[in-house]
Amino acid sequence: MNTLHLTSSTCHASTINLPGSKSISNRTLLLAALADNTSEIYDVLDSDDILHMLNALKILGVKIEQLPNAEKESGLNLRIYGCNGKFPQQQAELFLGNAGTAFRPLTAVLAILGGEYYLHGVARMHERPIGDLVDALKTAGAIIEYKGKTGYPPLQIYPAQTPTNHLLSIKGNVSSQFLTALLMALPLTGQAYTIKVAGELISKPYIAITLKLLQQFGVQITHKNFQIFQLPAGQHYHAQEKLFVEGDASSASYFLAAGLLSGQPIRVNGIDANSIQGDIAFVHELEKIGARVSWGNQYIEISRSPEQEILPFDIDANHIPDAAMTLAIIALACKNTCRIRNIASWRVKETDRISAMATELRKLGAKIIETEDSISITPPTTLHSDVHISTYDDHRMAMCFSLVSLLGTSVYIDDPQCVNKTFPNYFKIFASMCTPV
Ligand SMILES: O=C(O)C1=C[C@@H](OP(=O)(O)O)[C@@H](O)[C@H](O)C1
Ligand SMILES: C=C(OP(=O)(O)O)C(=O)O
Repeated sequence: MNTLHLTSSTCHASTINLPGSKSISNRTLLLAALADNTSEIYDVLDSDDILHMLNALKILGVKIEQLPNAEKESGLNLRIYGCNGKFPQQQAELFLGNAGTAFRPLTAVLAILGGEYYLHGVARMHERPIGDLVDALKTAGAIIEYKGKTGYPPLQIYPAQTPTNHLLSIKGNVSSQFLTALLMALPLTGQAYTIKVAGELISKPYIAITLKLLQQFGVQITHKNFQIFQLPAGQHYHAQEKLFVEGDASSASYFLAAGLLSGQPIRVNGIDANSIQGDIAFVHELEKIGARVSWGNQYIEISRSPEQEILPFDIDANHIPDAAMTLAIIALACKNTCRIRNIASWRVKETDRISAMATELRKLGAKIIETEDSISITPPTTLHSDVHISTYDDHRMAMCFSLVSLLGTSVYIDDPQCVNKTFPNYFKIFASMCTPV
């Protein structure tokens, strides 16, 4: 296995150009593919999760052209010829890796549109639940068979029956991507729907992203307190002449954390206070625990004054499940126990992230208390050095633990290329802001 040695380092003042948002890229590509005309999308993230969506759309018969790109390091610029709500290819096998933002929305769209489709992914994708979404789609007339374990991919989709039920219920406590998938698929029927969320809805800011992008493509959906959603009849997706994808706020978290940990000003270009991504709230959490924040037009900069300690925290991170992993590493720089709560969804993502985080933090000497939906981290007086960190094929484990090298110790990151899921250039960019000490 490949291993990356990160020597003990500090940061110098740096400016980082963020890659495009994964959540916005995959939603936008699917909506543009379903729209009534041609759209041009700029600064699309160039990573595995997006390539899975792009390959799937191409297999489904959508014409996609790559436009020239002025800067070598930036994302993809694409022209997408919308298929006006009906994919040309009515039979296909789609491999979607471990991309939740491709698997869940494509399941709903294909089940609603009709055709025969086999959807599968990597082994871990076949352990990530999808039963709540399938159940909701079945009440809307979809015909879906589990080809492995009940409630999990792979899935075989058959042409749907004419829906009779226009009131759907979806559970919200496992993944918000199920509701996102319904919200993206149901407008394709042209009919009115009411969707009720059963129980708690987690990761709400991702639903806000979905609603904003639907609106941008011409579909209006109203909601009451993220519990009841109303889709009026007779809507369809309108192409967007030119749309720019924001920088990824979750990917920004590693650099912003580096600014807090090192004290040096680290600026991320590509997002600002107007971002539609919920992970922007991570910046507010950093501010509460000692970061100096400067918000600009298309950038955020974080530093810390030398006399300011990093303060221990106890936060409900349900609204920022991805960026919250970065907080688990920041906890190692605090003098007291820190707790991250209401994060049960960590257990069904790229790996069981609560368990993986606990195991790897313990290797560094931290005392950990793990519950079903929280993690408490008590840092050691001195971190163990030269520890080999396992990354569980989880891009965020690799990116998070790179920050340990800014805490006065060197660290080995196993299988660093797992960052390809969302950020293939991560380690190159991380190295560019570090100076060994
Ligand atoms: O809709 C999205 O773009 C996402 C929703 C979140 O998942 P959950 O809703 O499963 O928490 C998040 O963790 C994931 O990285 C992206
Ligand atoms: C949970 C994640 O991915 P996915 O979109 O596959 O759910 C993530 O990127 O942290």
